[in-house]
Amino acid sequence: MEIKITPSLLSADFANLQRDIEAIGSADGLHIDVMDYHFVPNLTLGLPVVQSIRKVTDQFLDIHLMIDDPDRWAPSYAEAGAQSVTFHVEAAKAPIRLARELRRLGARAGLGLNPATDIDSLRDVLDEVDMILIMTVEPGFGGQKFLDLCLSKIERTRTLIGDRDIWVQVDGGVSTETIERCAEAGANVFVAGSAVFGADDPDAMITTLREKASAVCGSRG
Ligand SMILES: O=C(CO)[C@@H](O)[C@H](O)COP(=O)(O)O
Repeated sequence: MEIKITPSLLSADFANLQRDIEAIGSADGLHIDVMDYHFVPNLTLGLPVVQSIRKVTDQFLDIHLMIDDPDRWAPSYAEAGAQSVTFHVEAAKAPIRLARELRRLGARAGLGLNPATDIDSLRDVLDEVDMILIMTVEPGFGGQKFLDLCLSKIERTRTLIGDRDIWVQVDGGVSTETIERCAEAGANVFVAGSAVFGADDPDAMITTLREKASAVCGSRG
């Protein structure tokens, strides 16, 4: 499965978003963390900023909603031109209906899971989504330490997916130190915030991360 590196703009300079987006031209998408200070203890940005980002880039927009009531808000992000919209299963009232609505609007539907949320009870939802996002830190902040305990969930998720065409995204603490273990476990989409924007050359770091993950996937066959 194709490897994708999607840097998290949470670690970009919010006063210079366009400049930082242009500095990561080799990214496979822009991961945009929407936080509402309810679902997570942090507040970031919302729909108006995503609409403005849409105007200045053709990049694949990968929206990660860490908000209460995604049933109400998620469709607007698809309407704003985001190619992928992920909502959390812990927050959604009707995940299947919401996933179908996102797909109807032309976006890929992603289902997010916090570290303590089990994947096994979600097997019946798999046919409704295009991506499973596995949080590998508690959601809310960049720069946290990768939680190794999430590796077995990545493996179980890949096993449950079987031959369906569903991406497995990992988010939190992904770096040159951890990306290979995530790829070995079965992830193919990698969110990296501080690793990319904290590097001297963010674009070169994307290439390094992609090479490391691809080497593992190549050997996995
Ligand atoms: O969703 C989140 C945090 O809740 C992530 O997208 C972080 O922004 C990743 O940052 P790093 O752990 O890579 O610094």
